[in-house]
Amino acid sequence: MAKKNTAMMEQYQKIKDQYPDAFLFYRIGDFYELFNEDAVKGAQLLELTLTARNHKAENPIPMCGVPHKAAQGYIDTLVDQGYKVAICEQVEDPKLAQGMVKREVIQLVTPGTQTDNNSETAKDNNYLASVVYSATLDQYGFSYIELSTGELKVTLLDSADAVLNEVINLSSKEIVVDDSISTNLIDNFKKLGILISPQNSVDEENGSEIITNIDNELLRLSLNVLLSYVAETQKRSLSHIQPARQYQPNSYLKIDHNSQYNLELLKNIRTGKKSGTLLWVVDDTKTAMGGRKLKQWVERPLIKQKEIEARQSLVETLLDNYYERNELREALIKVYDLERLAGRISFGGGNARDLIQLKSSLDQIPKIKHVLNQLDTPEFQQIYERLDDVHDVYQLIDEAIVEDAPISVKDGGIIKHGYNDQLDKYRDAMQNGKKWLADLEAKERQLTGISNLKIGYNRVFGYFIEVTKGNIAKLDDSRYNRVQTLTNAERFSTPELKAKESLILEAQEKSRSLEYEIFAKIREQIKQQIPRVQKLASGISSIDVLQSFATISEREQFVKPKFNHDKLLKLINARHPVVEQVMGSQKYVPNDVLMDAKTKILLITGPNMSGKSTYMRQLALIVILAQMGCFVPAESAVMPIFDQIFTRIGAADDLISGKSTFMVEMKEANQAIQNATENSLILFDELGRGTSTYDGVALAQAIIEYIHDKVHAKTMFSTHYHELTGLSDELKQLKNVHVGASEKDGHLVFLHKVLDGAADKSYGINVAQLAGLPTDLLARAQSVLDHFENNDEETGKNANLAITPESVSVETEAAEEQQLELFKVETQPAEKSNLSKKETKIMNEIEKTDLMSLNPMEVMNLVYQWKQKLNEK
Ligand SMILES: Nc1ncnc2c1ncn2[C@@H]1O[C@H](COP(=O)(O)OP(=O)(O)OP(=O)(O)O)[C@@H](O)[C@H]1O
Repeated sequence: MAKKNTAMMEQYQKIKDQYPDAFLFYRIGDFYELFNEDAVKGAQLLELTLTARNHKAENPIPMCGVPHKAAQGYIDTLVDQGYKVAICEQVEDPKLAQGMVKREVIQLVTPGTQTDNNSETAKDNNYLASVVYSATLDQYGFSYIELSTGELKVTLLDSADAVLNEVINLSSKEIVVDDSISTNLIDNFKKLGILISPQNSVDEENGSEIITNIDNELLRLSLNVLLSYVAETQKRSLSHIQPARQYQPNSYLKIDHNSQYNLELLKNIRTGKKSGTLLWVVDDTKTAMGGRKLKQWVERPLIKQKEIEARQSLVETLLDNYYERNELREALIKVYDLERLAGRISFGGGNARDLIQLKSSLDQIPKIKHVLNQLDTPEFQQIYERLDDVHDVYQLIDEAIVEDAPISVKDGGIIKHGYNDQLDKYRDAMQNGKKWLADLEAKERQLTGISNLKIGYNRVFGYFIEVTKGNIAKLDDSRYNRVQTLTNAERFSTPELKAKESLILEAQEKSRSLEYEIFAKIREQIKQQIPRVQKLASGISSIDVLQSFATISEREQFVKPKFNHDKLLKLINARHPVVEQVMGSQKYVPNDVLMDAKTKILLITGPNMSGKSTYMRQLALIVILAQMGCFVPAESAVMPIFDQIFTRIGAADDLISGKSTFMVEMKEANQAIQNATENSLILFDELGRGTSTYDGVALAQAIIEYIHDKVHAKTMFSTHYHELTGLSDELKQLKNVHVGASEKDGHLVFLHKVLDGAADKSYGINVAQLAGLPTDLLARAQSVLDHFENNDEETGKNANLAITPESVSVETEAAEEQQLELFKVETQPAEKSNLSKKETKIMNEIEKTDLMSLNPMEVMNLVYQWKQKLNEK
């Protein structure tokens, strides 16, 4: 026994040495076993019991195992946590093996190559990326593959930052690199939690036929590295991989990863989930592949007007044709994940149920085509004509495969009666044999007079006649050969039964293997047609996304935006699609965005919490929606097409470097002003607040001037620095707007309405009051504020920011009065001041009046009333 163990452990070690960075799942009988360090760590991660092999020996070998039937869940758990799993199978029949059973790793499952996804992740893509660098060209060749769908893309990138952006945008969990990649870039990947898989040997044969259309050497190298890794890890047919397609990151609206993160396009910052994101708002797709395509469209909005308008026009037709759209949606619900089915069938792992799913999906295509044909526009006619329903594959499956096929492909019960003559003959033989057995049972009962005599079957003894112990005496011994003795019964065979048995078993065996043969042939035939299925899948997923846009646009009352080349941005009553959803459309206050060709910068002031960031984010989301081809949440929308969006919104730290907020702010500001063009959109939310007031104001002003004079991008800049509002005198392309708020009975009321001009004050202390800070603390803040403001008036703006307790104490009493009035704690009599009661009252009224919300006539009336009051005796 010990010897066998040693031989086995030797074999184990040999294999393990080839996969040092993976958990080796080593197949023994019905289990996958893990040994040594794999076992110790695996037991912990998978919550398995750690045992030991040879536990009596001096150095027992740690071991744990999982049943092979339940292995998938365990493999997924490890891979989801960023580990690799090498699956090592017995590759010969143990019964026939001489010596150790031969074992080989048949697949290396890694985070980027995992394809058995459960339904929760069906709408996610899993991209395995690869990058190589050419020092001569100072360029990167970057490619990625989605193994379950066969999508393969490649591009050239100019900087390490651009590579990081792509990897983050794709949410890749794993990247294949060769030794041209610097440790710096590798470290950055690691910080993002991405698994690095080095691949330094390249076999150009791998997938050479799918990269024939790519002639750039760096691109080919990147693809070769990627495909060599895929070939080495997957060790199975990859015939479904689609020919590589070169893409240009700059043929899309560029949204860098921080902006994508901050704008919550795909993931909610707080929860990391889809809920509360732009994707969440526009996703009413009915198929998993539609869901994945939608995600790609959100990540990559278009920049060519023609392409955007082509999508818009399809959405409009679908929106206008309610019944057809509904029919389409009903058909789409019944379409399974064609892309992943195609992947499974190509991998050679597809079973009969996959084929049935493929068939019932294909069954929907004529219905979908019928609807498209009814949508009588040239665009839909074109789609209708181009959509190949792959009917031959449908027919083949329909003729051959039974509807309720089992999961196993080797146990028969898959092929329909009438499909293959030979198979039908075997099946008849089996059927006859079974009838013969039933007859035999009846005959034997009669002959022996034993009414509970029965004929049974087991794997070891084959068919047998079973008689309970009490009835044994009734048997004529000479006819029966005893084969097995049980506690209560004896089992016998007869030469006649043996002869029939071999006929039945032979027919059964032949039937099974013939069924498998036929099935494999059909699968192979379908495999040849996979590119057509993939093309169909792509068409269907686009239709699904477009119907989702139409459905959402109708439900949420979105309108079709119009594009112009005159840099005119005019959104009337626009809404933030996510905030509106969350708070309910009745409560949301719509706002206009008005920037003509000459307005480059909107300087937004207003109290905290009034809605400045919401207003800015709203614009970014509307731009993205519009350029995806979707309609937008507004009453009307006229807009230019933007080439890039830059944002500095929210307090999110840098995903990679963990730099301080201010550093990140400045880096992002720099990114924007260096790379933005006059066609870009820049959103800066309170830029400069991360440093001292003077520095902050100075930098903010300089950045605004720089954008105004040199960059010319459309820019929204929100700020609490009221000093900046004076810039509109100098900078002709800058316009002040503010988010309105007013005080009512000493309380702050947010209007959430964006109005022309600068805000009159900050209301910071009022917001603090709303947040529930203690009253005496608020009183103190008010007195400090008053001191600042008085100082400003006496000695010029912000002259003395250094405050000492002494310097404020002089003012405290008078200031307290003012604040107490503000917060409605009326304990101090107003007579203490030099003003009369009447005058104080009028003063308070003046203070509370929100000039911005009144028209000139109303102001006149008020002044008239005050004068009247003053003159009253
Ligand atoms: N147009 C709107 N209609 C209704 N509610 C809104 C609107 N805009 C914003 N809000 C509400 O006001 C809250 C604060 O908005 P937001 O964060 O945009 O304010 P802010 O002015 O940027 O604040 P701060 O200056 O403190 O960053 C939002 O969470 C939302 O609930």
